[in-house]
Amino acid sequence: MFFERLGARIETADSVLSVGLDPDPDRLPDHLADHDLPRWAWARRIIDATHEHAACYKPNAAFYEDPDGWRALRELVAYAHGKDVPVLLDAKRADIGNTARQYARVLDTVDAITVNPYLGRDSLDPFLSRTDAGVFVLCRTSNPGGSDLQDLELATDERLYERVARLASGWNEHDNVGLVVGATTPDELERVREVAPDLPFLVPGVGAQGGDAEAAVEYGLADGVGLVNSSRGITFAGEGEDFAGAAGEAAKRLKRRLNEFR
Ligand SMILES: O=c1ccn([C@@H]2O[C@H](COP(=O)(O)O)[C@@H](O)[C@H]2O)c(=O)[nH]1
Repeated sequence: MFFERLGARIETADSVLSVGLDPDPDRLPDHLADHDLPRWAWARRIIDATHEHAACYKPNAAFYEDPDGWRALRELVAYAHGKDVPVLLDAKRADIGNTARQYARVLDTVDAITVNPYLGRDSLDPFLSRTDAGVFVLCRTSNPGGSDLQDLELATDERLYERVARLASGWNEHDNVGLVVGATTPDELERVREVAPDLPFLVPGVGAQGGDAEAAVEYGLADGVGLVNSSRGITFAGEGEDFAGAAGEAAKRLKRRLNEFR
């Protein structure tokens, strides 16, 4: 069960920090350019520097969807697993049956995934039926336009994101469902916790997006289990040769800050 393994990792690392591994090509240190797989060289050094503070690593699929990228992803997953840290692929997937089944095969490689509820329950079945994997359903996202659709009021007097939280709670037959709720809108974060008291959240938006770290911890955890993510704020905390050292320090700082609220 993913959430049992995550709970054990949170205890071992004394951390709810998810370290986002988003190797933006415009920001990778120049000296890695000669490497056969620069993204893997980068991720390996970031993992070396941050693993003792990480409850989880969260690569975003956007940065790996090309042949070298998938090679880099496989390497980094194996390396993270070697350090006993699970990997959550932020892929925001979902589709009609046969396509969703194919997408879900990535769960043979990673431990958990983010999915998009917009196509409805059947589009998520191939993910939800993976009892060993974590499935984080987008609920109230951290971006400025998150309100455009997700805050719409339904005829039932609830917001769309509240309906998603309610539905996702009903999809949790295998105790493998979580919700993605941004730290940039603490009121909505609190509201989602009221609607879905038992689901662990992945809370992105702390760090570069300026989200609320205290609210992320207060509302993000269910029975102590949940993840607060920072990507650029950790991995690009420094530049040049010592980028990894700076990332390690940033991860340690954020872990300690989050622990003040646990
Ligand atoms: O609502 C959401 C859902 C996903 N994300 C992802 O998290 C990281 C955030 O990166 P930062 O550098 O810490 O801002 C990134 O991969 C997003 O795609 C999110 O930000 N908000």
